[in-house]
Amino acid sequence: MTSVTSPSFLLKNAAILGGEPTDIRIADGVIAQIGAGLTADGAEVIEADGLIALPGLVDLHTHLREPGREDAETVETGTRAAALGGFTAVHAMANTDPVADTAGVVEQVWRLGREAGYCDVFPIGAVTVGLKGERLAELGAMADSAARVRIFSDDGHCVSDPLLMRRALEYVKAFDGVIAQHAQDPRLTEGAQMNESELSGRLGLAGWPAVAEEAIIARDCLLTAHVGSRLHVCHVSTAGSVEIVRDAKRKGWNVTAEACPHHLLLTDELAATYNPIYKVNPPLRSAADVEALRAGLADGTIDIVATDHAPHPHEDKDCEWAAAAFGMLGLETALSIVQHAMVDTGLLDWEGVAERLSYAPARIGRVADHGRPIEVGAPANLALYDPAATRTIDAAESASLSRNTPYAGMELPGRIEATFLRGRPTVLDGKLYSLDGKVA
Ligand SMILES: NC(=O)N[C@@H](CC(=O)O)C(=O)O
Ligand SMILES: [Zn+2]
Ligand SMILES: [Zn+2]
Repeated sequence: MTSVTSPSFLLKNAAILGGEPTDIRIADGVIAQIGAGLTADGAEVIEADGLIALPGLVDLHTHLREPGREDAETVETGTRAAALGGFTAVHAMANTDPVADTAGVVEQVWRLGREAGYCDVFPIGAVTVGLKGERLAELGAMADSAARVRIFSDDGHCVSDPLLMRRALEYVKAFDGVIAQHAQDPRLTEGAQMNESELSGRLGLAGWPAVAEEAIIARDCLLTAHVGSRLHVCHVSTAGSVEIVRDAKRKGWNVTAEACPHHLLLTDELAATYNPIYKVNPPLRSAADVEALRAGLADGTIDIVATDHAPHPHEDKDCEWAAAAFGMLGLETALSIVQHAMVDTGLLDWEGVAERLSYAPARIGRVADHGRPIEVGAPANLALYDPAATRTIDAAESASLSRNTPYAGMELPGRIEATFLRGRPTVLDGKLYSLDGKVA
């Protein structure tokens, strides 16, 4: 029997970023050798014919729910889902209970990630105390903590006060931080349930206008340019938002943006089912918005894909639409959705996928040891992916504690065969392995 704790692996015939098949030797946590016909005594050989080697994926937007809602997800269960999705690092959002607005809480989350060992967890710090939007949290103390926080966000809430937003943008410059904004004007979205359209009128659900997102993004781009800071826009969902970000980049402003897998595939028509599995913040938009997001992701206006993995227990989802929580799972299906929406449509190649799901998110989060090209000497954080596989999504099979995937029953392309974190497999043959090298 082979042991997955063995220190070295030889991946035979892996196609790095979809290129010509080659061999990759992993030893001592790093990529030791790349080339055709490699041999290595004592290494565990992994046949990788037909598999694409990608740098370990990095998620900039994950909700792990711990501390506080361990019935929905824990750091351990969420990072299991991440590893199965090909991720080697996730950034954990601050909207926990207690909120991650102190050095103590972010260090706790960071440590829980280390102990679980499935992927690196980089906590995001709250911008304001308790996400209340009233006064700034201890951003400097979180940045200086063991968790080395660089991304700050009140996600779930918008930092809507322009003066607070300005101060936050100014403050994080001292440690090269970034403010990740959940762009939602609260007054324009009071009681909002779905995209504002002719359909929302017909369904009798309160509408969520595109301008509620776009007005905040435009304001924040202007603010970040004014103070010379760094802005990241969470879950861009409208064509107008893509246009605003495109314009800001043209002007040379330091603005980055993310799109979520669900906004690249699903549309607001699904609200007609009244099934809250499709209820998400920001809401699913029109087919024209989906098309604009895909085009923006393809041309680099949208820098990255982030999952916004948002687990909710069934009692918060299995209820009438208006009462249900916003959010859907994303970690285990993200790469498949990106393949389906972007690669199989010819909009992105695998190098483009690596940029948007690994290199760029690591750059934005200032994470040094992730998001690096697969080359000799780099930390062995990588994933092996079978793009020719197909699988029918079964919510019950998810490693997440929650079941709220909108893709249940759908046949999706692709499957993660293996994930390596610093040379140690967290996933092998599609199965999860824990720190002790045993099937988890
Ligand atoms: N995306 C969602 O619909 N929900 C997120 C919050 C958020 O990302 O704004 C959550 O925490 O559940
Ligand atoms: Zn959000
Ligand atoms: Zn979120």
